[in-house]
Amino acid sequence: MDVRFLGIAELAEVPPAAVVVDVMRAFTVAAWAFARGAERIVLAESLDEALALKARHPDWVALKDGPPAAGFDAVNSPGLLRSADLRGRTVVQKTTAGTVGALAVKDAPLVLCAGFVVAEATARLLRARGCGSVTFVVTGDDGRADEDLACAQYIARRATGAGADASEFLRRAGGSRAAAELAGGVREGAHPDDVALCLELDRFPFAMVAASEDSLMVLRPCAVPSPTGEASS
Ligand SMILES: O=C(O)[C@H](CS(=O)(=O)O)OP(=O)(O)O
Ligand SMILES: [Mg+2]
Repeated sequence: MDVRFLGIAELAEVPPAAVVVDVMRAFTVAAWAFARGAERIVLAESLDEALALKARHPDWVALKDGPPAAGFDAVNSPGLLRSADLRGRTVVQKTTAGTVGALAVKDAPLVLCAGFVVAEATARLLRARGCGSVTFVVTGDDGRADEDLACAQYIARRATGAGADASEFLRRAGGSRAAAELAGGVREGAHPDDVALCLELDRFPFAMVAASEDSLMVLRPCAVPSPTGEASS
């Protein structure tokens, strides 16, 4: 498997397969939304688009990063979302890095969104699909965010069958600037447990696949065959 790690601005061509990584916090939040029953997540291009979708579909749950804002129902925090009842709901998510990264590769034939909470399922899906070439989109800090790069490198190691001790990758993510900002209260719309929740390795058994549906980029959970051939969720 040929792997590359690129920031959003470095994406010059449509990759055959992309894994968009945002550990803190967009795709940890997305995974929690599915765990709490959300049916799908629409990745919005802008705050205005998120609000327009919400206006058109009042039953949808509009979620953004940063502080709570008028018109939005939730913020980009796993700690705050983990007690929400989202059964059957459509979530509309707009964040600074994660959703932007996913939309930047929307024309790719396969787009997975990932963080540590779905790392193994993501690696297994890449293996199951026989992906020969995978671009990891490191969404934070122009491709330099260490929590995202560490997670991307870990998934790549798992996907290629290389042995990987997760502890060093998790240690790097825990020492990242994003983790310090979240722990220090610099990032708004946060819960004290957010960093710990973002570092829960393989908390969920599903991968997350984004694809175009009716001109929207829609993220859905995807059960992944286990090594014995059984679906894991
Ligand atoms: O919510 C987050 O942690 C960030 C926003 S910021 O870096 O705090 O402004 O968004 P994400 O897209 O999840 O990295
Ligand atoms: Mg991030």
